[in-house]
Amino acid sequence: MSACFCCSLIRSSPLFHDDLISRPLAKLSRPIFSLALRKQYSDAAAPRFVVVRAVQPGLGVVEPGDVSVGDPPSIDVVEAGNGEVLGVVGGVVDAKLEDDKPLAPATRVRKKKEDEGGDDNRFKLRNGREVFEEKAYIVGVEHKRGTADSFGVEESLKELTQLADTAGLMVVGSTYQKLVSPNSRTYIGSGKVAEIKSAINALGVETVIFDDELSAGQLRNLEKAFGGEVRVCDRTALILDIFNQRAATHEAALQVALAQMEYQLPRLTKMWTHLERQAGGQVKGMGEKQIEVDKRILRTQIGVLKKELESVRKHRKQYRNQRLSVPVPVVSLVGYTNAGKSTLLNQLTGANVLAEDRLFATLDPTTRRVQTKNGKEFLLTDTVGFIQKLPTTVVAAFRATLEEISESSLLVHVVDISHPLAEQQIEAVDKVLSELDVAAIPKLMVWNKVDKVSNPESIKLEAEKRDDVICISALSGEGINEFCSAVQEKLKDSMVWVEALIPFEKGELLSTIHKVGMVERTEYTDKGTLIKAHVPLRYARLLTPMRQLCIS
Ligand SMILES: Nc1nc2c(ncn2[C@@H]2O[C@H](COP(=O)(O)OP(=O)(O)OP(=O)(O)O)[C@@H](O)[C@H]2O)c(=O)[nH]1
Ligand SMILES: [Mg+2]
Repeated sequence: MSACFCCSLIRSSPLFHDDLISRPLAKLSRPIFSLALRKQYSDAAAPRFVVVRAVQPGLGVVEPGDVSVGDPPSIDVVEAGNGEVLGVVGGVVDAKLEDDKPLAPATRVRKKKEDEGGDDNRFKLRNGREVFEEKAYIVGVEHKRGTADSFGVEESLKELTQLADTAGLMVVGSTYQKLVSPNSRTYIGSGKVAEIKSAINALGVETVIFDDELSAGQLRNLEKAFGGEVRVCDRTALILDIFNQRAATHEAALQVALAQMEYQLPRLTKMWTHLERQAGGQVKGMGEKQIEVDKRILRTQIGVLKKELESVRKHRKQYRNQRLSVPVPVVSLVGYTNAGKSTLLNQLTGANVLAEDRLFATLDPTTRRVQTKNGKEFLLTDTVGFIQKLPTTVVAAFRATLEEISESSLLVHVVDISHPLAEQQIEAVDKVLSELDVAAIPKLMVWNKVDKVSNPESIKLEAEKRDDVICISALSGEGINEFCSAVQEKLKDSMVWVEALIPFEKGELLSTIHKVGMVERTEYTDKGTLIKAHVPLRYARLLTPMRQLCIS
């Protein structure tokens, strides 16, 4: 029997506890993520047994010495139903492989609920999977001082509700508090903690979600203050969980795993103090040592993930270079999540990219060729949407994907103009763009969903007054031709004016220039074809010797 290591991402709670085995298994199949090392003992012919070592708050690696740093674990993402986690024993999570055919956790939970006389019908179909809709309560803080958040606390909580809904949670209540500065122990004040505790009991809340990032200590203290029965998580964990649920490709899964691990690293503190308690305080410092071991393991995993991402990135670069050798300009769609980027790509290219009224429908970039009515072509790339308070770990993890943007000839900023917070969303997008190296790339703004606004005429008038704004409805196709012309005009701005004499034997170059550039004039002479055109910089360089020829 051989043993192989792979570290895996198991979808479950970030707040696993040693007593998890006594808690509903729904926690294991439910959204909020956890990280785990998976050790697989396998026979070449028939893999038999998987041991999952979770690395997360409240649960640690029992035999960290098992992890060989010299022989790094391979990265694998475990989908629900495949090697599903079944329980936790002394910090080790056991999972069985298919030959044992365990019940899927959701089914088990349902059975358990039915056995208990199941109180309500909270199983919902999400992304093709049946999930148990947990009851969530959301909490925000309005900062009295400091940087004025362009999103008010109520709007931000509305968005958090949408995020929770996307993650498969049912929001049953919310509250917020005005604070000069957050409480270092519990983020909110003790009165508010007591108020939320009563709401938890009254509404049967299972998860409390905070709208701002919480420290490990705050998460732990709040959980304790709420009676130890509810999970507490923050906006970042929720966003990462949505990404985890939606990651469809290997690269997206790697990026999400990396972001999750980087989120976990500073939150590992004191997760081992239960060992000291179990040992009656005789083995002082035991927890501290384990934290160090866990941190080392997590750092090793982060290193492995980064390497793997690097190689995926190289692949992508090669592919991009191939694409660049096809002389068509690249236009990238950027914008707030749910603005209509994928709908626009679908409208222009007939692509069948998932577009839906949920946050973060798109995680992976998709590129398609657009053919305009005047015979011109450009490539259109759909990208992951942005959101306010986007954690830097997420931006960093998605940098590779977003780099695609920095190599485009034009950025199209898609705005949902029917959204009451359109202006704030524009600001949030500009903020993320400023973190990416794209200042030099020309931009075009698109006000989408004009079919949805109550005052379309005044919106269109306003757009006309502004430079670089086009009104469209990606859904109905209104304004699409104007959009294509505006893209052409903008692409022209990013090109270089040349006058060159192209010899007859370079006929191929001439036809390429007709395709990628904007030719204003052609004249046939006995030495070749004289062209006056806007061409991409790359072609301007290629044409340099011929330009000299023309001048002479
Ligand atoms: N009424 C109307 N709805 C639109 C329009 N464009 C998009 N939508 C709807 O808005 C929702 C979000 O559209 P998507 O295309 O998925 O948005 P996205 O920007 O790709 O979102 P993410 O991938 O989450 O970043 C969908 O329900 C679309 O049908 C439009 O012009 N008019
Ligand atoms: Mg999309």
